[in-house]
Amino acid sequence: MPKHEVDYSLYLVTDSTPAILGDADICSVVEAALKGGVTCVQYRDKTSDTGVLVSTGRKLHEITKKYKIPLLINDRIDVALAVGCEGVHIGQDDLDLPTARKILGEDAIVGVTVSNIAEAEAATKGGADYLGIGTVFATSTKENTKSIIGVEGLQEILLKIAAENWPVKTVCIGGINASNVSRVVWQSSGKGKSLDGVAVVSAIMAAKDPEAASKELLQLVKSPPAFAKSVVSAGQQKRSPQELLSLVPYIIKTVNSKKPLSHNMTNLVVQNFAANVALSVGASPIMANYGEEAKDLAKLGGALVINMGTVTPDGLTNYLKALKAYNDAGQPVVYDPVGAGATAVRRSAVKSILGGGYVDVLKGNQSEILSCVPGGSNIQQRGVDSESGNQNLQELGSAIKELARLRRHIVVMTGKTDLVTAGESVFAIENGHEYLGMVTGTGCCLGTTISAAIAAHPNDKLAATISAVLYYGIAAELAAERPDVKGPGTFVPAFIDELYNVRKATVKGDLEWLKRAKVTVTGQKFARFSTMADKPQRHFQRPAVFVCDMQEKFRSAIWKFDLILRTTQKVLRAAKILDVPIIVTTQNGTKLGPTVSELQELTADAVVNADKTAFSMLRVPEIAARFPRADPTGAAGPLPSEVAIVGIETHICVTQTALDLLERGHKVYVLADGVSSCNEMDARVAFARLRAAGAVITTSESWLYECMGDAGIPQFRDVAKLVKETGPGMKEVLKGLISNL
Ligand SMILES: Cc1ncc(COP(=O)(O)OP(=O)(O)O)c(N)n1
Ligand SMILES: Cc1ncsc1CCOP(=O)(O)O
Repeated sequence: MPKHEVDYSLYLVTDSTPAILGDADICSVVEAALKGGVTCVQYRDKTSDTGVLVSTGRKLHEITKKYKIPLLINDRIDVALAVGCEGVHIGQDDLDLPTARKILGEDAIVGVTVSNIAEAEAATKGGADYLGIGTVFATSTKENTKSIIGVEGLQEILLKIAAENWPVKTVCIGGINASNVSRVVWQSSGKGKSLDGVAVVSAIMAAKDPEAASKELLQLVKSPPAFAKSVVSAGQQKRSPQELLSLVPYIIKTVNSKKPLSHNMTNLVVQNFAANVALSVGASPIMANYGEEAKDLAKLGGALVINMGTVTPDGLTNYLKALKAYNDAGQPVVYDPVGAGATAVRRSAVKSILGGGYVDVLKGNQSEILSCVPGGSNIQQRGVDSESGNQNLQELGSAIKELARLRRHIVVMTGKTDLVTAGESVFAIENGHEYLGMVTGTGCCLGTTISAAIAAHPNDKLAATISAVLYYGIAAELAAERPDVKGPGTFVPAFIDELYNVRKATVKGDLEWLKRAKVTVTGQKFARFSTMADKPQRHFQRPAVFVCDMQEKFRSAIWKFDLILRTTQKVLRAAKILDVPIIVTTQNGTKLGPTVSELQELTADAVVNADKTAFSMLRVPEIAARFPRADPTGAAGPLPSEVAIVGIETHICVTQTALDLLERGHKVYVLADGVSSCNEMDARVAFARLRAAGAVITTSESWLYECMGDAGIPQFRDVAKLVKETGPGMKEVLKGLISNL
C-alpha cells in the first residue's frame, strides 16, 4: 500500500504487559482488532528481548498483511528491518528522524511523537509521515509521560499545522477511549484543522472483546458527538445586530412558555440568589451539586451551569461528571470560570473542565476569560472601554474570537461593555448598571439566565445568549432607576422584580424596554430595536430564502432544470450580500443525491441544511422551529417572515412548503423563474393554486428589489451589480420558463 494512502482513523498500539494484555495472546488480540476495523497497527513492546521482538513482529506482520493494514514497530529500527514491515514509530528520545529515514528509505512509514509546536515543526520538516500527538490525557498505560497536553495542546498543534499547511498526517494518543473519542476528534477539527485518526492502547488491548471494542471506537471516530448537532453555524454568526434584536422577544417568550430546567452547580455564596433569578426569568431551577444526579437531570431538556466560585476537589469531580452527562445527552452547558487566574488550583480546574468536556458558553469577566486563553493572553488588562473604536475593546474582541474559534463555542466577556462571540462577529452590548458590579453574584446569575435561554433555544444559542445578556442588562437599568432603589442593597430585590416584569411585559407584547438595547458589532454603530411601527432599515424585516430539493437525480428529469439553477445561483448570491438566511433541503438524499454541485458553496452557510422524507420543508423540525406560527404584531409569536422559495417540484414540495408557511402566517414569494416540475403543466396549475392560497408569484429580480426596498441601503450597489451581470442570462431564463405561463 502506498504510504500516502494509509488510513490512520483507528491506530492500534499494542502492549504486552500483564496489566493490559492479561493472559491473552497478542496475535489473537491484534487479529480480533483488525476484524473490528483497526486501520493501522504498531507493535510496541518495551520489555521483550530482540529475538522475541523479531519473532512476534513477524507473526503480527503475517496477520496485518492479510488485512492489508500496515504494521509499524515502536522505537526499534533494527526490528522493523528484520521483520520487513511498513515502518517505525519513534519518540523524542529514540533514534533521530534523519537517521531512521536514511536507514529505512523513502518508502517506509516513519511516525514521530510530538507534544508541542516546536517538535511538530522539526518532525514535519524532517520528513515524518505522521505525528503521534500527545499525551492528551493522563493514562496508566504510560506513566513516564513528559507532558499532558490536553485537548487544547492538541488543538494548538493542529492549528499550527493547518496555518502552515504542513504536509503531515496526525493522530492523537493518551487516554483515548470510547467515552471521549468522538468529542476529542470533533474538538480537534474545524477551521482547516483536523486529526487523521486516534491511537489507542488499553481501549483495545485490555478490552474483553477487542473486536467489538474496535468496531465501537471506529464508529465513534467517524460520528460527531451528541452536542455537535447544535453548535452555532456560520450563517447564524453573520446575522446583523438588528436581526438578532428582532429575535429577543421570541426568545424570552419561549423561555416563559417552556420553563426550561436550569441545573446550577454553583458556588455557596449565590445559590439562593441564582435560584431566584432563574425563577424570575421563567426557568425552573435546580441547585444540584452532586455529579451522580446529572445523568438523570440531563434527560429533562434543560441546561447545566458550572460555576467554580467555591471549587473543591470533590466539586471538580462532580462538575466533570455532570459535564459528561450533559455532553452525552446533547444538552447545553454554561461554564463560569470564577476567579480563573487567581490560584494554581483554579488554573488547573479550568484546564480540567475545558479539557474534560464541551461547554457551549464560556462566561466570565475580562480577567477570567483571558485566563482561559491557552498559554495565557498577551493583552494588558486595562479595563473595558465602551467606545466602539477603542483599541482595547478591539483587542479583547480579537482574543475572545480566537478562543471561541479554538473551542468552537460561545464566549461572553462581561464588563462595562459585554462582548459576545462565537468566533466571527464580536457583538458588543452596552446595557447594564454599575450596581451590578457592587453586588455579589450578579455575574454568576447571568450564567443562570443564559442557561435558561440556551435551554429553550438549543438550535440558536448565539441569539439566545445575546438575548439573555441584553435582557439582564436592561432589567438592571430599569431596577436602578426605580425610586425605591437607594443603592446596591435595595437594588437586589428590585432587579429580581424587573427581570420578572420585563418577561411579563414581553409576553404581553410590550416591547418598550427593548428600545434601550445597545448592541453592535464591534467597530460599528449601535443597532436599535425597531417595532413594525418604526421605519425599517430594509423593506423586509425577516426575509429568508428556501432552496427546495435542488438535487443531482432531478437534473435530467425536471423541465428546464438548468434555467432554475441559474436563478437559484443568483438568488443565493444576493442572499449572501443582503445577509438573508438560507434554508436548504434535500429529498431522501441517500437515494436522490446531494444538492447539485453548483450550489454547494453557495449553500455552505445555510442556517439549516437538512434531508427530509416529507414533502413540505416545514416538516423538518429544525425548519419548523425557526418558522413557528407568526403574529403580525409580534405580540403572540414572532413577526412573520417573508420567504422566497426556489427549487423543485413546483406542484409538490414547493407547493406544500408554501402552504405550510402561509398557514403559519408568513408571507410567501414563489419565484416563477426559480421553480419547476418534471411536467411543465403541473407547474402552471400549481402557480394558480398558490396564488389563490395567498402566495405571491413573482420573479427573482422583483423579489430582490422588494427585499431591499430602498436604493439607499448599503448593499444596494452590490445587488444591482449582480442583477446587471446576470441580466442577459436571466432574459433567457424568463423566456424559457415563464413566457407561456
Ligand atoms: C502513534 C504513537 N504516538 C506516540 C507514541 C509514543 O511514542 P514514544 O514517545 O516513543 O513513547 P513509547 O511508545 O516508546 O513509550 C506511540 N508509541 N505511538
Ligand atoms: C504510548 C503512549 N504515548 C503517549 S500516551 C501512550 C499510551 C496510551 O495508552 P492508552 O491508549 O491506553 O491511554
